[in-house]
Amino acid sequence: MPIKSGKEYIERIDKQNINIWYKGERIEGPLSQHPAFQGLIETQADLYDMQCDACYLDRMTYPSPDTGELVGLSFLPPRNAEDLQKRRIMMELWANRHHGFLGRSPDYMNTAIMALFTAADILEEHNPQYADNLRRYYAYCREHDITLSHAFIQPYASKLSGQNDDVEDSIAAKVVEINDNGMVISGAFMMATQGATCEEMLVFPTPSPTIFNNVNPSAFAFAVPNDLPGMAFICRESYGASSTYDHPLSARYEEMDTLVIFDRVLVPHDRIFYYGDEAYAGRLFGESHFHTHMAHQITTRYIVKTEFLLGLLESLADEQNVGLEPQMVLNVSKIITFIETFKALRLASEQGALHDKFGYLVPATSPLLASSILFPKFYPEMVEMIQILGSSGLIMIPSELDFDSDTGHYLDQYLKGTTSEAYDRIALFRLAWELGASSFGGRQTQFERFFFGNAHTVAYRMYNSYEDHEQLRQLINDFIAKNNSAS
Ligand SMILES: Cc1cc2nc3c(=O)[nH]c(=O)nc-3n(C[C@H](O)[C@H](O)[C@H](O)COP(=O)(O)OP(=O)(O)OC[C@H]3O[C@@H](n4cnc5c(N)ncnc54)[C@H](O)[C@@H]3O)c2cc1C
Repeated sequence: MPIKSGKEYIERIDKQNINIWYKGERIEGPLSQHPAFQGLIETQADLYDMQCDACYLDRMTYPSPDTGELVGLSFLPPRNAEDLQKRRIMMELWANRHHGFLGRSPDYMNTAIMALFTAADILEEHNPQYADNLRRYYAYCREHDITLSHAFIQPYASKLSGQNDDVEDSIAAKVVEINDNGMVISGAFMMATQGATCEEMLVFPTPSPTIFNNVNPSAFAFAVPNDLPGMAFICRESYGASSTYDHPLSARYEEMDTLVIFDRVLVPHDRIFYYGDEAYAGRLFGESHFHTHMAHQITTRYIVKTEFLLGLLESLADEQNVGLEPQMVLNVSKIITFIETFKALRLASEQGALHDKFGYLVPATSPLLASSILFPKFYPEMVEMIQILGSSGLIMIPSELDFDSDTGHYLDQYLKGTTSEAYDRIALFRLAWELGASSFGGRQTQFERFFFGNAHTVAYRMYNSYEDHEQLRQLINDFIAKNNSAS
């Protein structure tokens, strides 16, 4: 079966000969056994197992158009309203399983490659081989259930150099050589979330405006396996942990972020999606409605995560015995309003869906971009509600080992709640701490703020895609003209 099981996922990750560095040392041995990755890999494996589970198959898979075998529904390019609805149900299943904490559950990148595939035709005029490469690569990912990450953003020094230095001196990611076997890439990418726990990486940087002649060497997109010679992954410090009592979130959802180095990496010709003409960077994103398809998945995750936060806030309020205090009712109502807003935006996007020029059904863009503007503002607000309600309880949270120790009876006695046992109460507060006051929680907040671009980029995306600017200006002109003619 082309969909893969959790076991197959782990086997493939462990088999990679990945050049990955953690705290100054190269990681040797299976990644699934390493404490920084173990919890996440088990969580991802569980997601793949869910996709294979007989009771989910009809909602998470569809027959491959090539072989008739079952492939992941997240690869399905929507042609009609039914497809769009199926996609939403599938995305809800994934998100409910991880409660919205995984930015890179498999449906995220599967949606990304699906979206790009829908616009492969535009590459025909650039180079028919590239169009073919993109179509084949999409089919390859679908038929093998490939786990993908992506690297789009470059470090500050690379961006600066791309703007200021000439081609030869620039350290921005660029093609340094083209030969019979492919193109040779050098450069760095600031962030590939789950870079190491995926099989392949989609690389699609914003081309730098370096001075160039006919061919811009910084304009390219490609996908490669993670273990090509010349690739290196440098990890940040891990927030991972093994005890799900002590670290209920990071023991499961710690998605390692990696700095990815390409040091003269040979990208085979059949993995190049475009090269040289920076116009295709914008066109591929724009004409594939990349951000819209992605935001359909993201908004679904937002809803699920916001529901989790609401449940947590209300459980904390019960523990603090303040559930019906006016401030709590205000906060809870506000989060309900967030949930209803995201649901309404998603519904509006589905009901306003239109066919693109290639015949695919694309959700309406503005409601989904609105959600991607709102959530980065709402999320820290919700986290702050949890921090304030949790107060000192977010800090004094003994560990599982403390409960097992000779001092455990003190904890049982003094840390109990009105009706709850201390062990259960602390479990709840540990969850609130992970979200509100831990390194893991801080990273989650930063992720929600930035992963879809900085606030300015996201605002321009909305501004540029909105179609009624002129019409509304005209409305004002007409209104004023009417006033003037009346006076
Ligand atoms: C946890 C996490 C995971 C991520 N995972 C991935 C990943 O897997 N793959 C990937 O490709 N990327 C990933 N990213 C990168 C993410 O896409 C970028 O952080 C985002 O696009 C912003 O880019 P930047 O970090 O370079 O910041 P910049 O764009 O350089 O912005 C820095 C600051 O300057 C401000 N700023 C920028 N322009 C202006 C302006 N014109 N006027 C005023 N202020 C401005 C921004 O708002 C921001 O506050 C991740 C980021 C985070 C935080």
